[in-house]
Amino acid sequence: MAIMLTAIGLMSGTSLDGVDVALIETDGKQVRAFGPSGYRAYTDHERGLLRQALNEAPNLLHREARPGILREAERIVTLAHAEAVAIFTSHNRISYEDIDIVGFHGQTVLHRPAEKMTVQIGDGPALAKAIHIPVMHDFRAADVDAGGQGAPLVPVYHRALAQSLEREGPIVVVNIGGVSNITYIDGPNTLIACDTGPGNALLDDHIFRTMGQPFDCEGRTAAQGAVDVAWVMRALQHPFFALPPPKSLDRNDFASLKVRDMSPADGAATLTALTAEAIARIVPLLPKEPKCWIVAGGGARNLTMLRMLRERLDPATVEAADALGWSADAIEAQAFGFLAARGLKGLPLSYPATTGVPIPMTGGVIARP
Ligand SMILES: Nc1ncnc2c1ncn2[C@@H]1O[C@H](COP(=O)(O)OP(=O)(O)OP(=O)(O)O)[C@@H](O)[C@H]1O
Ligand SMILES: CC(=O)N[C@H]1[C@@H]2OC[C@@H](O2)[C@@H](O)[C@@H]1O[C@H](C)C(=O)O
Repeated sequence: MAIMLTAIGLMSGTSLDGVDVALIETDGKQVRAFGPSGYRAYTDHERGLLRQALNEAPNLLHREARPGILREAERIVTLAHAEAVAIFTSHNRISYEDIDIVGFHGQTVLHRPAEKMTVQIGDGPALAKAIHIPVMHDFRAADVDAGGQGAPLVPVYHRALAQSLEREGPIVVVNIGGVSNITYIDGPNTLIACDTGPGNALLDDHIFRTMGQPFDCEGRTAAQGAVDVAWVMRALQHPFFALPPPKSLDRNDFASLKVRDMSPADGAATLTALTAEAIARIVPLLPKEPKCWIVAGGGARNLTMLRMLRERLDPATVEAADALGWSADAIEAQAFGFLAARGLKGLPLSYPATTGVPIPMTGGVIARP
């Protein structure tokens, strides 16, 4: 019997909303138990700092450099994660001695795999010292160094979850966060993955600009609007959408797509349709047509998004992850706990068909308190 580890995963995603925390028990291959999950929102001040860091990161010449605002942003990210762990462990009465490893993704501020640049801010050694637990961090660097995309990394976790699912394959798990990514699973030996295009980031920005709200709650605004089909078709002419997997994106790769002259509702409907259509466009690039789709990430709460996906993926089934007993919100944090356990055991985090890395690749850097 492989040694079980108790792992906490920490994820700060492209939406810049906050830190997701989750506990799992795993041997790095299977999940024995799901523990509690939690969330520590960024304050407006912290989020403002992160936005500035995202704007400055494209000027970085070295991935370790932290000039200007990036140093302060990294400090704030590390503190927010330390606080997230402290609140989570005290709220759930968990002692730090009971945790074997923490998987700390950090905050991506730049992702340009072709230039071997992927930068997640967050200080692993400082976090390990603050929480008195070993921390695995810098998960994407080894993959990118070896010529991979460095993302997505959650596919090995999706595969572990799918093992116990009674669904006819091929199965696709689609994560709709700021950016969308898919994992295609067909039996034990086929795992393919990639980013598909925008998730909620463009929609969030549009809703914030036109309505002053952080996101389109349950897709209610989009439900009242009309899709500008010609706009969606034009946007989909971007060469990224025709590329086969593996492929990955930076949060701001599609930031130039604007729906400025549309009403709030029409803009929301159009951007929601773009995300759904971009996800559906991956189907002809996969070996077989998927039979079953599982939707995770915050986008799984957007009912207009789910409807638009169902319309485009029919006759395949489309289910929200929560409906299967998975946690749409905690899945990425769980995944980084799982990846930390795999990293500790030297198991691969990525494969040629998930990130384009030449050979299966382990990763993560360990920092001890
Ligand atoms: N109730 C809701 N209704 C509609 N959309 C929602 C709801 N709750 C969250 N979302 C959407 O989900 C987003 C957050 O998703 P998630 O936490 O999966 O993103 P992330 O992890 O930051 O991103 P990524 O996976 O790209 O790193 C929000 O910005 C919002 O657009
Ligand atoms: C570079 C980076 O941080 N990419 C994120 C982002 O958010 C979603 C998508 O783009 C995915 O590729 C990845 O995150 C998930 C957790 C992953 O690596 O699987």
